[in-house]
Formats: sequence, C-alpha cells, structure tokens
Amino acid sequence: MSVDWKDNEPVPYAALCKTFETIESTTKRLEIQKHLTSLFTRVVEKNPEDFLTVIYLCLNRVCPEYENHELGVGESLLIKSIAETTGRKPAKVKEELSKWGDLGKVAKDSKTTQPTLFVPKPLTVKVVFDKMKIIAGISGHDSQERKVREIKFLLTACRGKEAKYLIRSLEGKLRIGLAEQTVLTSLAQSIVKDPAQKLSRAKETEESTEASEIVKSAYSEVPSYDIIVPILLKYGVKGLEERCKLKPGIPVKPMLAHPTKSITEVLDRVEGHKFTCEFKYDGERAQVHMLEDGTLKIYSRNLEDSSTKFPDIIERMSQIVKPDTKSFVLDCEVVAWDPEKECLLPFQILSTRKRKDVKEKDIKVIVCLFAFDLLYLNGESFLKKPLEERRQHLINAFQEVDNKFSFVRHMNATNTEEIQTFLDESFKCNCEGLMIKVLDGQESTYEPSKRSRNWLKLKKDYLSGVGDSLDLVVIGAHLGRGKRTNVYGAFLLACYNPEEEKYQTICKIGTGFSDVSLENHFKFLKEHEISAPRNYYDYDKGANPDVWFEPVQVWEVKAADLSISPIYKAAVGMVDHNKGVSLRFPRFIQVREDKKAEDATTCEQVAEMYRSQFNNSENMQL
Ligand SMILES: Nc1ncnc2c1ncn2[C@@H]1O[C@H](COP(=O)(O)OP(=O)(O)OP(=O)(O)O)[C@@H](O)[C@H]1O
Ligand SMILES: [Mg+2]
Ligand SMILES: [Mg+2]
Repeated sequence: MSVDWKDNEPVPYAALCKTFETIESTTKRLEIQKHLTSLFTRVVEKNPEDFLTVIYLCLNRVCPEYENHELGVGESLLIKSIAETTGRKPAKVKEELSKWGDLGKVAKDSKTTQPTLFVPKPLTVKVVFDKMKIIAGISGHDSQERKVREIKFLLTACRGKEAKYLIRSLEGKLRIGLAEQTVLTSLAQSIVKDPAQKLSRAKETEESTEASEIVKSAYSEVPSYDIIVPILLKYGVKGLEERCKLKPGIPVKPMLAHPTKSITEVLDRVEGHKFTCEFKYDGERAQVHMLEDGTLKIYSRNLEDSSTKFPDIIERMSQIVKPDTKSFVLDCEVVAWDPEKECLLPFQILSTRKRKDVKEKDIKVIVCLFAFDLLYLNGESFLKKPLEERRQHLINAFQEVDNKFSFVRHMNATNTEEIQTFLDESFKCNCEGLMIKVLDGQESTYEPSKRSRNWLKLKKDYLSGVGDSLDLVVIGAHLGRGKRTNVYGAFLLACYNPEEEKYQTICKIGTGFSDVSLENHFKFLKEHEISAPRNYYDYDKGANPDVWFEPVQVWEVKAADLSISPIYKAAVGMVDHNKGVSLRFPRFIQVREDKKAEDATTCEQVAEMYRSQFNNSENMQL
C-alpha cells in the first residue's frame, strides 16, 4: 500500500517514507526499481515541483555532490535531540542504540512516550528537505544548539516510521539498499512512462532502456540533478541529450584505470588496438577548468573544489594557455617537484601540503602539473572523440613551461621489450609505473566515472604480490598492549559492497605504523568511536574488535596475498559460498584523504584480485 495525495498538493514525507520502507523490505533489484519508479511517476504527475526534492531525499544529499555540503550530524547531537523530544534520558537512548545498532529504529520506537500539547502538521518532503539544508549549513557560534532545535522541530512532527528515516538521513546515510544507478533508472522511467499504455510492453521496455542510458550518460557528464531534472521535465529525454553536455565549471567524474600485473597481460588486453604508454605520475588527480569568462577551477578525484589548495597552479595557467584557447577541461596529475634538481618527488611530500586556503607566499611544496587528457575545448565536448585526437588538441592548445607544466611523457610502444624499457625509465624518474591506454576507435573515448579496461595501470608493486594496493575503511580497533598501551594496537578494516551498502570486514592490521602515526590514528579515531557496530557492518564474532568506529577514514594497504577466510566477510558469496576473503600480511601505507568510505575498494574488486592470483602465474622480470 502506498500513501497517496491530491494533485498539485505538496508531496507528503509519509509517501516517501512508505516507499523507503518497501524498498528496505526487499533485496530484489527489480522490485526496488518498480517501487521507486511508481513513486517518481506519481510525483511527476501530481506535483513535478517536488520532483527534485524527492530525488535528493532518496539520495540523501542536499546539493550536487561536487558542492560538498554533507549532512552527517554526529551521533551525540542526534541522541540529544531524540532524548529531548521524547523525554527520555540520553543514557537510555544510548543503551537502546547499542542494542539495535540503528539510531533510526531507536528514534521511531521512542516516539510515542511524549504527550504533545498540539499536533503539528504532517511533514512534507519540501519542509524536511529545506530543514536539512538549513542544518547542513549551520556552523559557528552555538551551532550545536541550533542544530538540535531544528532536528527537534522535525522529530516532533514525525509520524509512524518517519522518525526512522529522518534520523538515518541526518546521520548521513539511508541504508535502505537504494543505489544511485537505481535512482537514475527510475528517473528516466518516470519521464518516459506512458500513462495511457498505448505502447506495447516490448516497445515500452525498449524505450525505457534507451532513456535510462541517456539519463545515466548525461549524469556522468553533468553530475547535477539541479540541471538535469528541470531539463527532463521540460524537454523530455531527447531534449536532455541535446541540452545536457559537459561544460567547464561542473566537474566530470574521472575515468579510472584497471590494474594489471604484467606486460603480457597488458598486451593481451590491448590486442588488436593501437595503444599508447604514459608515465604514471605519483601525485594527485586534478581536473583543471577554465570557463568562458576566464574563471579557473581545480577539482580533485572526488570532485571536491580544490582551487584554494593550488593558488600557484591557478596563477601559472596564463602562461600555459595559448591565446586561442578560451575555455577547457583538462585532466592532469599534480606532482611534488624539486625545481633545483628538476625531478619528481614522491606523493608523501605532496601530502604534506595544506588542504585549503593556501597562500602563495607560504607554499613550501612546489608542484608541477602533468596533463594527460583534454575533455573540452572552446565550447566543444571531446568525451566521445578518440584519445589520439584529444591528445593532438591537448598539445595544440597548451604549451609546456619549465618546472610548471608538462604533457605526460608517452611512447606508442608495440612490443614487450619497448614497454619494459619505458617502464624501467618511468621508475628511474620516480614514477609509479605506466598507464597503458587504447589510442584510437570507439574504445578510446573518455569514459567518465568508469574503471575502464581501456586504461590499464602497471605499477611496480603489481609485479610481485597481490597486484594493486587496497583502499579500506577502518571500522574497529583493538586496544594496545605493552608498548602500545595508550593507543590502539591493531585495527579492523573493511571493503565496501555498494550493492548492499555494507562494509565487509577483510583483515586485522597492526603492521606498518610508526609510533607517531599510531598516536595520530588514536587522536582522530577516538572521536569517531561508536557504542555498537552499525547494522551495515558485515562481520563475524570471531573477529570482534574492542571498539567500533563510524566509517570515516580510508587507508591504503598492501598485502602479500588474499586467502579464503572463515571469519572475514569481504566478497562473501562471490568466491566461496559462505566464506569471505581476507588479506595476508597486510601493511599500512597511508591515509587516503582523497577517498570517502564509499570510494573504498569494492567487494567485486577484492574478488577479482583474489581470482587473478591464480591466472597470473608468469612473472615479469625487471
Ligand atoms: N598518465 C596518467 N594518466 C592517467 N592517470 C594518471 C596518469 N599518471 C598518473 N595518474 C593518476 O593515477 C591514478 C590511477 O591510479 P592509482 O592506482 O593511483 O589510483 P588510485 O588513486 O589509488 O585510485 P584507484 O585505486 O581507485 O584507481 C589516476 O587517478 C591519476 O590520478
Ligand atoms: Mg595515485
Ligand atoms: Mg590505488
């Protein structure tokens, strides 16, 4: 049963929560899709003005991802708000939380005890969303009290199950198993829906599949519902294709590379294609944009605006941009650079640079910008052009400047020996290895947000051991003993399962830490201790840590190999029926500040790494 409402009336929050509830009660993709499309279709029919709001609430965001305002209200503030609304003691709420591991459930169950003088009006999606935006924006002086006040207002007006979803939203994650791809598909389906049912079933399916591809592709070029939804409502799916194109000022989700373990594997994969090898620089991704009006912007791998981190790059662009180049989107790597020795410095040096509001005069870490792709130039999107052409435009539109800007070194190799020589050369220049890319034809377009097989990475570490390093979320810790008495002594790590929105444990790690780093981890993670494991942590009692954390930090980790494990849950059901995969001899490398918990290595990647251990017996000589 769904909750209904009248035409032109605001969409009730209850209607959305009802859909959340149905979605949460199933794990079947198609069913989830059907329920969501049904809600979206009704919203489009009855009150399209609320459509954007409904979509944002489904994704639990308050603005486009790249604007980086996150909800994420801390556990203690939520506990306080729940306690004050329901007249319970915070300690009692906390106790319930450790029992259930879901503050949303606790809020819902504690609702009824408090008598209210007057009954507030039922919540609408608009009211909830507007308040969430306000809460996300509160900062500074008595921000805590102000947040609690807003949250209490909402909580008091909640009915039935609403409090459960409201609290989860405020925590920063709905956890109902609703992935963004599903939202995009329903978005397309609700726009092409044929209410009169004039089309045949088959025709309708065909149209809806095509529509959902168009919508997804538009979203990867322009990741903003603020832009996409109004265009869809006004001009339909076909209109979207024409009107929604990559443009400077809105970051594109970067294309990602596939790990490989040997030159032979590389050659197997690119067989039959023209390809190119580039140095793989060890810095951080930077997407440099110039708008028509000359404004410059830099975005990180995560689409975060990092313009104020690199004022020196912004400043030097005028020397690099040729006169006829009026607007562009450039894909680059920023690397720490020693101007005296004219050599590259490792990522560890770059990572000491301040993250925001850097003043040019305070800069100690000098950087050089290495460009490898051009996605847009003078009003035209290049995403669908072959790499060979994009590279030519790149070279024509910009000029190299010593110590400041360079095109990545490349070589269009053809055989093992040439690649081997170039790989050795890259190591000598302090690079991590090579990126091998398909150069021409359909397979060489720029694929936003995809980990593509048309870009292969070949790193030094791959040649022995597991292959790539893993980026894992710290979800628990063991208290230290002996020399580590005042800090955590070992940690529990997890990979991410995006389908189920769960973190699956993968190993316990106690190696690779200096004393100082252990102290820093303790200081940081202490603030994120939670009283019980989240209900979206997949773990086994056999690997219980002493304390649990919120999923807030990602660590890069190397391992000797992967093995099947009875107590860890990574990729469970994917390589073994009911056992997971775990890392042997894991070693801490560094904190990945540029990755959020949801950008962690996925269970699918873990499964693939596990399998590739067996079909890659031949090793590369160096
Ligand atoms: N020539 C190049 N072409 C493309 N990317 C390059 C190049 N040189 C360096 N890079 C960097 O290498 C990254 C990909 O490899 P890396 O293993 O460092 O990825 P990562 O940041 O750990 O992310 P993931 O492991 O999720 O791919 C790119 O995102 C980019 O920042
Ligand atoms: Mg890197
Ligand atoms: Mg990596």
